[in-house]
Amino acid sequence: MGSICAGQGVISILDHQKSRSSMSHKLEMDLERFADTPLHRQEMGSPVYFDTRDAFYSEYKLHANPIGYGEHGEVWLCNKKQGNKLRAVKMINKSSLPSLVIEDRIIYKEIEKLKRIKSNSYIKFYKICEKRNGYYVVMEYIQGGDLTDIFESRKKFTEPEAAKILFQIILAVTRLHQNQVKFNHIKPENILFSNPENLTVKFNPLNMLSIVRDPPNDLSCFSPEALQGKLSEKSDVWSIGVIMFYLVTGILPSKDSVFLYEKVPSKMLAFLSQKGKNLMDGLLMKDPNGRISLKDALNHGWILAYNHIEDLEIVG
Ligand SMILES: Nc1ncnc2c1ncn2[C@@H]1O[C@H](COP(=O)(O)OP(=O)(O)OP(=O)(O)O)[C@@H](O)[C@H]1O
Repeated sequence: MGSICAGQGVISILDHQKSRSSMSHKLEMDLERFADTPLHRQEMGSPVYFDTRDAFYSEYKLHANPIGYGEHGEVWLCNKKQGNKLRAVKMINKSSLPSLVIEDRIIYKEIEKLKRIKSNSYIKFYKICEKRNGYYVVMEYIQGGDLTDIFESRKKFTEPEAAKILFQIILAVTRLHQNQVKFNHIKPENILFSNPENLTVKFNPLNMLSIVRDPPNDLSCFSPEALQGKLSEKSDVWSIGVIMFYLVTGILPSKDSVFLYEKVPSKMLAFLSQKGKNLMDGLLMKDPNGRISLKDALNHGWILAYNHIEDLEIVG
């Protein structure tokens, strides 16, 4: 097994890849490229590096049952043996991914790209282990559940609560866009509560970018133009609009088709303040060209009414 020392990490190259010489050459080129990136330095106290399945099991102990299920695999709890720290691990089935994603090792590149973004709004990644038919992505465990879990114990959020959550979401997605990353699959399951009491949320950005099926099986937050293959940053704005709708009404649109906001009876939103309705109309404008920008959404009166500029420190 070959290894390249890079920064503080040691990169292991899987045996099975040795047999595929062109792949192996490409892999080495990729690893050389990564050697100069922050991926192999300790950032925010969380080293990330590539490893094997065996390394995963020697370093972590899996709990008995999965805690979550997705289209691409299951999420399990595990303990890092050293220090007994609780972590979550997403076990991604390679068979659920397009073959190009695997051949081009896109998951490594995308996580590396995310690591460059300085923000506490995203779940930290600790390690990616690869086996013949899957990846183990070890990440920070977020205890408070996702947005759908929260709705098991409440009907909806008040406007101040919703504005606080939405503000964090808009800010986090703005940071992604500033780093040339489109979130692309914003959905309630990817919004996790790190502190449900003060409504602090974090994103699981694993579900974004090209590792996910396009279009996804779940269309509830998918924009009309994205469904036609015209994906842009404004598609994320639409998804944020659906999340706003969900927060204030407690109703999540069907997964089977894109949300027909124009068909929502006005009496369903009669309780919403004028400013709230105005922002929702802007986020859920069907024509992406007319849709509000994230910058204007951040500065919208409804958001500003319930958030303080100091909050930028908390969520950033
Ligand atoms: N880091 C984490 N900490 C705590 N819970 C998590 C974490 N990551 C995911 N979960 C839980 O596991 C569930 C499934 O997560 P997963 O990432 O598989 O969702 P998904 O978006 O449906 O995935 P997929 O892209 O495979 O369809 C989430 O809804 C969440 O409740």
